[in-house]
Amino acid sequence: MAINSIQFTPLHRAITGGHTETCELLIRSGSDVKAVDDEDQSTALHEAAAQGLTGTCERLILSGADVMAIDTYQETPLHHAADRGHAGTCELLIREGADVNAKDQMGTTPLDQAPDQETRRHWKNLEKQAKQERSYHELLQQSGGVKVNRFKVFVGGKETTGKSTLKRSLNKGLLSALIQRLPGRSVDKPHDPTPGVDIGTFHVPGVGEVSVWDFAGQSEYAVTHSMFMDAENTVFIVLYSILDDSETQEKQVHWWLCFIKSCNPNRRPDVILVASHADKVEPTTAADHTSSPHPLVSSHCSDGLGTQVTFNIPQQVLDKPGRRRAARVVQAMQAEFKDHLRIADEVILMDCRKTRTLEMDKLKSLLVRISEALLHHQRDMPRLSAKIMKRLPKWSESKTSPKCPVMMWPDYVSEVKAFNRHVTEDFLDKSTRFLHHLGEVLFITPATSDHILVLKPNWLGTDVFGPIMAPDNFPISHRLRTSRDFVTRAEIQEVFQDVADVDLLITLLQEFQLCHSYNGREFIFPGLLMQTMPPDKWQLTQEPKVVYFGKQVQCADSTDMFSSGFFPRVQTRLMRGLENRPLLWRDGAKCADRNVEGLIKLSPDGREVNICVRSAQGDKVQCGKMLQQLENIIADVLDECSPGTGTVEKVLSARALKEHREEFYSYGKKEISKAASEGDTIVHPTLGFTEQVSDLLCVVTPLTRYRPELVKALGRVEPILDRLLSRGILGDEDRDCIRAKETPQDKTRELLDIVGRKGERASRVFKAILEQVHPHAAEMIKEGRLCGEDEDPLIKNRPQLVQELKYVVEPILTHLLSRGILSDEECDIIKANRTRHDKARELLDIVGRKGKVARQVFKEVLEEVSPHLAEMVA
Ligand SMILES: Nc1nc2c(ncn2[C@@H]2O[C@H](COP(=O)(O)OP(=O)(O)OP(=O)(O)O)[C@@H](O)[C@H]2O)c(=O)[nH]1
Repeated sequence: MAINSIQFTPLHRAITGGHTETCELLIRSGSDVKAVDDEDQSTALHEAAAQGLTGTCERLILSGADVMAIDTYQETPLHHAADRGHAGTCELLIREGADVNAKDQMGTTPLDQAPDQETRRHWKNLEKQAKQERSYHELLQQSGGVKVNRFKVFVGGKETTGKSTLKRSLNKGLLSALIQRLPGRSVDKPHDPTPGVDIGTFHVPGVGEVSVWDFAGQSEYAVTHSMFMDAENTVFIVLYSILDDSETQEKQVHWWLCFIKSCNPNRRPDVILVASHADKVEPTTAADHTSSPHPLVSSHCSDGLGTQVTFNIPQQVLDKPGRRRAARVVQAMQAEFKDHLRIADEVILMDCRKTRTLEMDKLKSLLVRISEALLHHQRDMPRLSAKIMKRLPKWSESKTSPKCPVMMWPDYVSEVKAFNRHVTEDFLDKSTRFLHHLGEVLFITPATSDHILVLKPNWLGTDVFGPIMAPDNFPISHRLRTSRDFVTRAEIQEVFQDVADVDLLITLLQEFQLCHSYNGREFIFPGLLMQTMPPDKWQLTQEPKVVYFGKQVQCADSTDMFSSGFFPRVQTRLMRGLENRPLLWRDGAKCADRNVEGLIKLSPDGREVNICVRSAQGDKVQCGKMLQQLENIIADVLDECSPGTGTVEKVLSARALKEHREEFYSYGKKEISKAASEGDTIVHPTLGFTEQVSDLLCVVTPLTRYRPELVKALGRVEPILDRLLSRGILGDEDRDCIRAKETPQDKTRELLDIVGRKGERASRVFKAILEQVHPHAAEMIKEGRLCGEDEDPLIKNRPQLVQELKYVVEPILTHLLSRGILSDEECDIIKANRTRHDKARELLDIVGRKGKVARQVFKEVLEEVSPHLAEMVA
């Protein structure tokens, strides 16, 4: 491979020069696509990703380029594309297997470089999908696949709508139907609420073998539903009672449809709407009753075993009262969810207690039709997964304790090895994950202990989550259910006395993020909290320097919702992730860290989360960090339990926050960028007041941090303006706005504001231009040198120090931590910076502020780690 004088391969040069045709030629003529340049070991794919050449990246990958190649800084091609904001290239690389969590030398991941939370969520979703696909194909390739007909029916709907009754009736055959028809036979059953999710696989006459999942209607249990609701080869039946008024019916059905959508991001599930209690509708009062004479008509149906049964069905049944209302529900929901769910046209209105009715037949034939279509497209199951699935019932009977169908990884491995001696743990891991994906088992992989396999998801849903969430069962029911109400280990033991291993249960509850413990003895279950946040918990402050910032995450449209497990999980994450213990309420959380307070509040309709931070000392940098941390937690939890929920990010009005208004007021991103391009002010559409855009955005960049110094140093802005125009960063309007300002200082302020608002790329180009036209000012924002501080070696030598320190921040932190100069928290703050340079800068800032002793120890540490740097800080 020819390496030219400046150490790049011809392929690198063709890409850097944007010569895609030459590039194609080189690839075709056999250039080594994996060759690295001598300068920083980057591959051609790194270069193409950095330039955003998606087509070239694709070509290189097809020719064998490694998407996970790392350069000297351990950056992958995805780091390069993400850093420069090339969205299309990032998506391609992720689909091709790039790791969004790969850490470069300084711990920065591509995900850290995503421009906003929506992109972060999108990338994570893409990666998850791509991983599943790759793993599936790997399994098929290695062990082959088999056809396994697995068809599931999930039944959802509000409490007492008849879900369990329908499940029972589906299960019954001809004999039950005949018994039901005997005079004096009651079909009524007392209501026995389903705790959690009740799963059973049985033969449905007329349909075949079906696994039916009955989801409890009570809201307490819905907290855990999202864990089970993402499913392949599944049809969802949503029940509602025809006795309810239209508004209630539509509201309830709508809730369940949003829930189904939120859990199934990459498919358009089949849904059947069923109205129950048809027998209770009053014919005379129903507006839609058809009053024609009703001759008897014959109907035939099969009992699933081939027997034809004939029923005489009065015409009036076909024109049943309530049918028109039921039809309206179907139509309204079809119209609203047309892009997300396949809602069947059939209007089904039935008495769920009856086994053999025309409506039941209609439902069954619909199930058959949908199942045939699903099974037709069903993918083969990897052979090992199929073999394991076949053995699950036997194992849960003979290999686990009767009340706890759970296997630990080593036992599971040895059972599998008993029939497949050569299986590797990695292969078994993937095969098991596939079964987890199908909902056949629950595969839990705790960070600090063995993997756990729940052989019967039913058990977890009904026997564990049910009693935990049931208000009457659980011992804390007599308490106030505030965030101070915890449950002790002994109390959990009491509820689950039959289950031998309570520690295992607690591990499972923690793994599913249902609870958190600070001491291992007392457990807080956010899903059990009853009290809403009192207004006095977030009070006005009279501090003159106080600053407020906030974000809002809203459901994107009426088909979106945050699934019921979302907020309790956010709260569990807050308890786990924050340094100081947060205060929790059913609809809110409050936290504090250093000189910043944070608040997360769910709106009363549960469709938006507001996140705000404030600092009485005006510490914007810490506000920014806390805001980011809280936003990340929310985005991560959304990914886990509401991956199909579309969201919109908004910015909260800082002035409304400062005034402590009862409601939250926000601005859309578009409004903000429009206002920003037209000047720095924005008028709130409902409140009517004006505020500065720069007061709303908690973005701390060198341009804002060193604004006064830059305004002093820059002088004439014209040469910079020209270059920014020619690079497309500024438009004519921006230029006119800047020129319209009277003084050179105001012109500079305007310029800095406009560039700052235009995002990272604009700031980068601005810095590059500054290096050409005003090297002194460029140095200032690059390395943070401030006027009048030239005597301090940490400032005087800051540019070189940052350049060199950036490679050794980690070992220096370890030394400074062990010698008590830095705390864990300070190390985390330094590590939380996005780029290597920023980490080095933060380190210098913190050490610089700590005084003589800290500087002396810093110098000693440098002598060990990098002696020539030590001279620079002397
Ligand atoms: N008359 C009549 N009663 C019904 C019908 N469907 C259900 N029921 C009765 O309504 C009550 C509640 O039914 P369930 O099937 O337990 O309700 P569910 O939807 O499973 O309720 P949860 O488990 O609490 O979510 C029972 O007493 C049933 O016998 C129906 O279509 N007609």
